[in-house]
Amino acid sequence: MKRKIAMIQMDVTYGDPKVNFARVGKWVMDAVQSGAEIIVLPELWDTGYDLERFEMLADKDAKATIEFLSDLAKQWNVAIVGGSAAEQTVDGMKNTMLVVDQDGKLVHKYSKLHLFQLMDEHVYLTKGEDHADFELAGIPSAGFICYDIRFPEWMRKSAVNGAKVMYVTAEWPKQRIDHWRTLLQARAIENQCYVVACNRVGADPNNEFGGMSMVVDPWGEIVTDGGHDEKIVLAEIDLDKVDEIRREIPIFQDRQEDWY
Ligand SMILES: NC(=O)CCC(=O)C(=O)O
Repeated sequence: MKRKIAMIQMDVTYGDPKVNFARVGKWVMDAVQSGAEIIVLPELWDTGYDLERFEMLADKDAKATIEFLSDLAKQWNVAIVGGSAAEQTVDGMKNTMLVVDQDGKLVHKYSKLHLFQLMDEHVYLTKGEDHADFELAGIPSAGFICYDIRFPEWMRKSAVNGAKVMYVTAEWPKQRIDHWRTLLQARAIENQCYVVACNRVGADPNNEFGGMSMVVDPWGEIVTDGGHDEKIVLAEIDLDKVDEIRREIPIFQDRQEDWY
């Protein structure tokens, strides 16, 4: 089974959801016209890291954002891993991934579990309490948000649950882009799955972001990378490759669960 994926490696206008919604609408149309069946957006594509103004900017229960993504998915008959958006909940502000299928149905909602202190998330945000797993376009999948990739035990859990594709959405700064590449390759190799990772470009008042959105195959090879410019990054994934590699080196059979 093969699928064509587009990662929208976009710049995000700081603290201006209206502008960002309009731009995402246009990017999705362009990605569909390039043949994409699944589209992936970056982290906090609606507001950026404007955390001080989150209470004013964040969407209540992500309702308007879900409706927007769902309408786009239906209009273009495309599945969307909607990066993450600023969500206002009864428990506080959250950084929330939203996934809709090609019929516009919300199939997954996941609020970031590991809050990144270096960018003050622990001051302004509440961590999520969701699992990471879902099925999209017929593929067992899982979704993670940026700093999550530094927690191999969290991603391993999804691999053990059967995920064959791991989506990562990010606002990862340029200064640590080597960590980004290495961690993504490691997560793909150790879990023998595709890693589809979308990072933003551009800058906000505190950081410059590094792009390098990429698809890594289950052997750890980078299938495509987006460099540092704003663009749609296209790739094809082949799920048979996951099964082949899991047969060749059967790590999921060889795990010694009694020991860890
Ligand atoms: N937005 C994030 O979670 C950034 C994570 C990051 O930069 C890191 O080094 O980890």
